[in-house]
Amino acid sequence: MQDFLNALVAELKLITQRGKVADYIPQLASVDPAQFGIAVCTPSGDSFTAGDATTLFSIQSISKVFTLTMALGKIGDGLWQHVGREPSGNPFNSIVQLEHEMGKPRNPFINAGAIAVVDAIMMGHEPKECLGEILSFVRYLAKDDSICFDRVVAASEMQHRDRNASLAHFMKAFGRLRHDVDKVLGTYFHQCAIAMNCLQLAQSGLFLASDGIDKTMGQRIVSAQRARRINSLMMMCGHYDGSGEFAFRVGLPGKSGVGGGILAIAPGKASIAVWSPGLDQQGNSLIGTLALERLAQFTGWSVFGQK
Ligand SMILES: NC(=O)CC[C@H](N)C(=O)O
Repeated sequence: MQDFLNALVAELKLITQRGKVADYIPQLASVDPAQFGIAVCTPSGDSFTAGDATTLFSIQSISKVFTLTMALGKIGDGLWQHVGREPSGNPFNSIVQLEHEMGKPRNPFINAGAIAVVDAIMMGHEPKECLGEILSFVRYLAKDDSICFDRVVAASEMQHRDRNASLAHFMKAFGRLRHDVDKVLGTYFHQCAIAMNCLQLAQSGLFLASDGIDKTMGQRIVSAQRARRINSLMMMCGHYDGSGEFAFRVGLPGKSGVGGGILAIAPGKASIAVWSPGLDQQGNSLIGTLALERLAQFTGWSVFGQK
């Protein structure tokens, strides 16, 4: 595995078409697109890294996997009254379906859905308390207390919040949000602004790779059924309107973020994180997807069949 990852990093370095770095806030626009990192962690405790695997980046929408897990823990299947579980086939920040579907977001991974999930886990608490809980959960999963929010990224998202604010107000108009819109958005932007590296991220996904148990900690995080369901949502919805393409090419549950990271789960085999900041047209990491495609070919880990 280590030899494969080293060769992969060398190969990917040569590619000049690296996609377009997210530019809706200056903090993301200034990240160097030449970077690439990968970490592969196995349930038995092995971890392999290559490239810029210990460089911090903004996990953005990958955080939606962690808040979904928390929300299911808090309110169980009641969550599905607030958010659906169908792929949207639309961009991550699209508003169109909300009007026809009574303000109920298609799934927890598009922006509207993640905003509804945050509203569901706030349960009357202030953003600060809710954010403390989110950060503790991520630190626990990653086994790393150094993980923090990038406050500059969060503040900048708040400043440029028009699009997400539209989604939130629209849902509120349908009676879908219980809390103050700016408080929900402030919480959502901070969760997206968690800074992590590939190794920390791959560690955090281990429970999804072994039926809800993080074997390296000897802890059950969620039931086997819940882990399976979270993986299915990642497969169907984790890459927005690029989810079909990701399933076709990689064949693993995955969740992307506009910071260029992707968390992918090979059930029973490994939790994998890749990061390269250049994005494709759907806002998913271009080189990161290619790396996962190569890894899936090399290992035969696609859930749809080997080799
Ligand atoms: N796709 C993403 O990573 C989007 C997250 C970003 N914070 C937003 O709300 O627009």
